[in-house]
Amino acid sequence: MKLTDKVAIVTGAAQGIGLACAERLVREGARVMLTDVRPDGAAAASALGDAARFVQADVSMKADVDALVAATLAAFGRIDILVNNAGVTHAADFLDLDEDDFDRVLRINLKSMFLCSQAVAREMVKRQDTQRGGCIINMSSVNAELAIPNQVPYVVSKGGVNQLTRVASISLAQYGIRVNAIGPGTILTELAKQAVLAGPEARHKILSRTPLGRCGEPEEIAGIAAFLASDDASYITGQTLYADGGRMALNYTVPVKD
Ligand SMILES: NC(=O)C1=CN([C@@H]2O[C@H](COP(=O)(O)OP(=O)(O)OC[C@H]3O[C@@H](n4cnc5c(N)ncnc54)[C@H](OP(=O)(O)O)[C@@H]3O)[C@@H](O)[C@H]2O)C=CC1
Ligand SMILES: C[C@H](O)[C@@H]1OC(=O)[C@H](O)[C@@H]1O
Repeated sequence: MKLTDKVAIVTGAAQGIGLACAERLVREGARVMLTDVRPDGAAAASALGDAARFVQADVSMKADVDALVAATLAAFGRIDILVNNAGVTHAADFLDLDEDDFDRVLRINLKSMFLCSQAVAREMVKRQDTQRGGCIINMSSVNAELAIPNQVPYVVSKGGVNQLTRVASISLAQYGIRVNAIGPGTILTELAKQAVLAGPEARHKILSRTPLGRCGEPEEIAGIAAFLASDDASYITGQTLYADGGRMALNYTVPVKD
């Protein structure tokens, strides 16, 4: 129970990695505000009991972010942890990609993390008690460094997430706010199933570049978020921690056990 008395916001928490993060933070003793553009996050929050609440929000819109922060302070009185997890992808060839689709993915995957980080950090800085400070965790990806031809805005957004993590960590260190990112490989969620696990060939292609020979589970990413949010990570800031089955360390293919 390393997060007793802490309060967290987790975005994109109705399913997938975000829901796993919310569940794990509650298990570690935190109270958690789950938020998602989908209303069905409310059921996820009620399943977690009194330690969890839900607010529907589009975190790419400042007004929604301001309302989310206000609702969290009203419900729990403080914010110690922010997990910027909400994200989408859009598949299109470079020459066919529509400007609006490019803008939408960047708005959701990158601008939302700036908006949420700024709004939450402002509240963290206001607190003058000994508990001052906090922790921001951004959900990046191996695709911050590994480009996929038909995932242009997704890849660009994740490269930006790594730099946002670095610049925010430098800007906020003086207030005791740590900012880190997690870079998952392919994790078994709806987003990955739609984007890269659509068929046996796609799965084979991913696994041929994954030394551990399997995709990851949302709970494996949630464990890293719980670590980065805890005092066990008190001297870590500005880092992107890849959890990818060895993919970023690999520069050749590996035999796939079918
Ligand atoms: N799964 C994977 O293999 C990997 C995922 N990641 C990253 O992890 C994060 C979570 O991914 P994953 O759990 O797989 O995705 P999911 O699609 O399973 O969950 C993401 C959630 O965020 C919601 N969401 C989308 N846009 C917004 C918004 N504007 N405001 C609030 N919520 C929103 C989604 O709603 P809706 O479904 O309606 O869009 C969805 O409920 C993303 O940032 C992704 O880029 C990184 C590496 C690998
Ligand atoms: C959309 C991607 O392909 C998906 O999300 C990631 O970041 C991983 O690379 C998954 O494969």
